[in-house]
Amino acid sequence: MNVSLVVFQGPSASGKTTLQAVLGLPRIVTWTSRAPREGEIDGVDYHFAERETLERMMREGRMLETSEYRGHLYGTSLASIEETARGGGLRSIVLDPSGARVARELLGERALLLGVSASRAECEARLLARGSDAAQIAARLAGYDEEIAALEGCDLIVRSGEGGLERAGEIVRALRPLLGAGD
Ligand SMILES: Nc1nc2c(ncn2[C@@H]2O[C@H](COP(=O)(O)OP(=O)(O)O)[C@@H](O)[C@H]2O)c(=O)[nH]1
Ligand SMILES: Nc1ncnc2c1ncn2[C@@H]1O[C@H](COP(=O)(O)OP(=O)(O)O)[C@@H](O)[C@H]1O
Repeated sequence: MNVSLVVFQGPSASGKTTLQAVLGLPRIVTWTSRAPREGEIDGVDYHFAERETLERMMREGRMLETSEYRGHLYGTSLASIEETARGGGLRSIVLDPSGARVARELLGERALLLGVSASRAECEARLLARGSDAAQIAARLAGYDEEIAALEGCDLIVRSGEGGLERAGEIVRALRPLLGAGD
């Protein structure tokens, strides 16, 4: 397989970010207009910015793609992609289904679309543990069915169910030698 980008996709709190860390590739840091959660670091988890900043970047042609998700703007900048170019080419990113489609269009089979799935109840419990309030949980889970249906477009779906994090991690780690050098 000659893969240059692994795209993690799945419902909120399914475990995308956790499994991305397990895979351990250089991560493309994307932009968001949402506020940082406790423990999230600007420039590491996301580039956090005002919506106006992101809209200006779009107008100036500095965004590869953008997406509206639950009232906030998210996007991948051309600079974010260049930042990780030093990593030998092979890298990973977390995107919603629309972003994943762009990756597929641009890279074809060099994008490996990796879906992460968990039950609604599991996602809900994790959102609760993450400190989300009832309104935030409802907003995040409103798209659950659609996000599960969108996993259909992935190359591979890994289930990250309760107590199954180690197993899901093993499966993701096992992919590493199959990915090729990328370019
Ligand atoms: N299209 C696109 N989606 C993104 C980007 N960055 C993050 N996302 C997606 O935005 C959604 C919301 O992310 P986030 O606020 O971190 O919430 P979480 O999924 O609940 O952890 C997720 O589906 C991410 O995959 C981006 O640059 N482009
Ligand atoms: N299989 C799992 N079992 C239990 N907890 C998990 C599992 N996968 C992820 N988590 C926890 O759930 C929360 C959400 O995971 P995260 O990777 O941030 O999800 P996402 O990036 O999809 O929103 C985190 O606190 C993480 O530690």
